[in-house]
Amino acid sequence: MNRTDSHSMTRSTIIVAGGSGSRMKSDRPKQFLELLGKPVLMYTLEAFHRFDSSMELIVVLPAEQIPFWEQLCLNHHFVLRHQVVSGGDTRFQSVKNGLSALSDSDLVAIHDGVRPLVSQTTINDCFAVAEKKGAAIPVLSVVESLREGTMEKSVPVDRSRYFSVQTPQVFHSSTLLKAYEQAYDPLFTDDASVAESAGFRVHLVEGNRENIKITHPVDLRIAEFFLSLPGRK
Ligand SMILES: Nc1ccn([C@@H]2O[C@H](COP(=O)(O)OP(=O)(O)OP(=O)(O)O)[C@@H](O)[C@H]2O)c(=O)n1
Ligand SMILES: C[C@](O)(CO)[C@H](O)COP(=O)(O)O
Repeated sequence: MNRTDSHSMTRSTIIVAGGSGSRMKSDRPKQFLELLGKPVLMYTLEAFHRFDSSMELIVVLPAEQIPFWEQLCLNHHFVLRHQVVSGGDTRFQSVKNGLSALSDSDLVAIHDGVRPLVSQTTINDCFAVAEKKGAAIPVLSVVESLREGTMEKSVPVDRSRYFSVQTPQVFHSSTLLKAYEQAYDPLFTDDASVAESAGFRVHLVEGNRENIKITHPVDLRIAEFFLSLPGRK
């Protein structure tokens, strides 16, 4: 599906894959692990290329892993055009490094390299709402009961007041560039929190449930299940 028809603004996507994947406990960072024989990060790049084949793609990687990624691309005959940038010690710094390579496009999406199952609808909706309103992020309602506190002492909370947050998070580029001029704060867990701290409003759109962030070993099996469904790979 190529959804390039109804937009007027130019678009870029920064895929952050500069993390070490400590919770996965694998030999290589999780973005390079294979799902049905192909590295996670390649699925993620393909999802954005499928959405808009003319869009600029910037991939942020741990500096020491860049030669490994280049070799993976050769081994897998992966020729999809993208620019590679070195990451930083935090996701915040990796996004900042990605933004420094941005061309003068109007809209920029930031997406986790370890969310290969993002749907075309989610990408489209985030770009469309950001184009109209300035910033958009995908969220889901919480399906489990929630408690607040510690293992020793906790209280139930009203889950209808909460959303879980996904990527891509899409912004007018000028907004996000301005927001990322701020000093790092450990409370910045995503790009929306950075933008809001700089005074910008962020709009919510419905995400897709399969758009999991591959974090623990079981997530690889879940992702392979979805990728093995007819029409997915
Ligand atoms: N310094 C960092 C840290 C994270 N990320 C990226 O941000 C996304 C979400 O982060 P997370 O899932 O926490 O990845 P890791 O930091 O690699 O994992 P962990 O927290 O288990 O170490 C991932 O695509 C990850 O590669 C990044 O680009 N640069
Ligand atoms: C950006 C993110 O994926 C939105 O849910 C999330 O905040 C990343 O968190 P992490 O601390 O890097 O796991």
